Amino acid sequence: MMAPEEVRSDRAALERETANSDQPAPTTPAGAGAGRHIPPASLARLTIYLRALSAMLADGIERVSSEELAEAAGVNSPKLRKDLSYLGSYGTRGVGYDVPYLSGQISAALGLTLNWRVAIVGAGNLGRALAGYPGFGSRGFEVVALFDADPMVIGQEVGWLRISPVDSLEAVLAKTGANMAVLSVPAEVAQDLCDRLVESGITSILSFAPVVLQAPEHVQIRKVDMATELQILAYHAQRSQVSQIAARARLAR
Ligand SMILES: NC(=O)c1ccc[n+]([C@@H]2O[C@H](COP(=O)([O-])OP(=O)(O)OC[C@H]3O[C@@H](n4cnc5c(N)ncnc54)[C@H](O)[C@@H]3O)[C@@H](O)[C@H]2O)c1
Repeated sequence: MMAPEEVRSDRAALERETANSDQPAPTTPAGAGAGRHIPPASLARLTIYLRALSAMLADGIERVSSEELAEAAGVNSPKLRKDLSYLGSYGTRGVGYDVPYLSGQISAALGLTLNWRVAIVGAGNLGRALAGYPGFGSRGFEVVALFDADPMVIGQEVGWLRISPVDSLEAVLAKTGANMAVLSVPAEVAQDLCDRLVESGITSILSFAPVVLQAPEHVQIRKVDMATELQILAYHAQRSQVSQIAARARLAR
């Protein structure tokens, strides 16, 4: 059922906006929302909307109401409408969202229509698992290089990639055109490698190393820490147990 609301905003305005972007050349046209500041929580939800829209596209669904999309993404529709407003998507009553267009709009805002070429430094358990993961390609990330320092590991193949010696980091980054890096190395070598990546012109780094990395302001570093996530889960699980026990105690009184 189509809800009474929105459809995308002016396509021409969005294309004008893209024309001013100084990002790497897009691999598809459009660039809605590119360069706009989007709050982190909305940014995280946009990735969820994109996943839901991709599933709809795969099912041949062309139009969707905000209620339907909100339900598929597990949020309420006012929040979804607010999030999409950061892309300039306000909508027209009674028509719903154009699924391919909205999907392109979100992809453009997230920078996913750009050609991201990822280098992974550290070909241990994590680096190999990431390099072999088939889901990155379909989401706009191509793994183009994998490095390690261990002579026993260098030269081995992971999928179609051959592990390069980290001594050749700068040369291989330049040759492959890598513009994003993942650090999956021990903490004690992470800062040195981070510095080398930055000196090679990499400005987007995802780090798994359990250490705080220093980098110039123009460099974006995202740190993944599963232990922290588990601790947060444990905190919520504990709170929910405590409130269940309290509720049972109240009932027993
Ligand atoms: N954030 C998380 O949730 C999470 C989870 C698991 C592991 N980790 C961290 O991720 C990192 C990798 O974990 P792992 O299990 O893959 O470890 P691993 O020991 O299996 O792999 C590390 C690899 O880095 C290589 N290496 C060491 N020094 C190097 C250098 N100077 N240049 C290039 N490569 C070098 C090693 O030869 C090895 O192959 C560790 O720091 C670990 O603590 C984080």
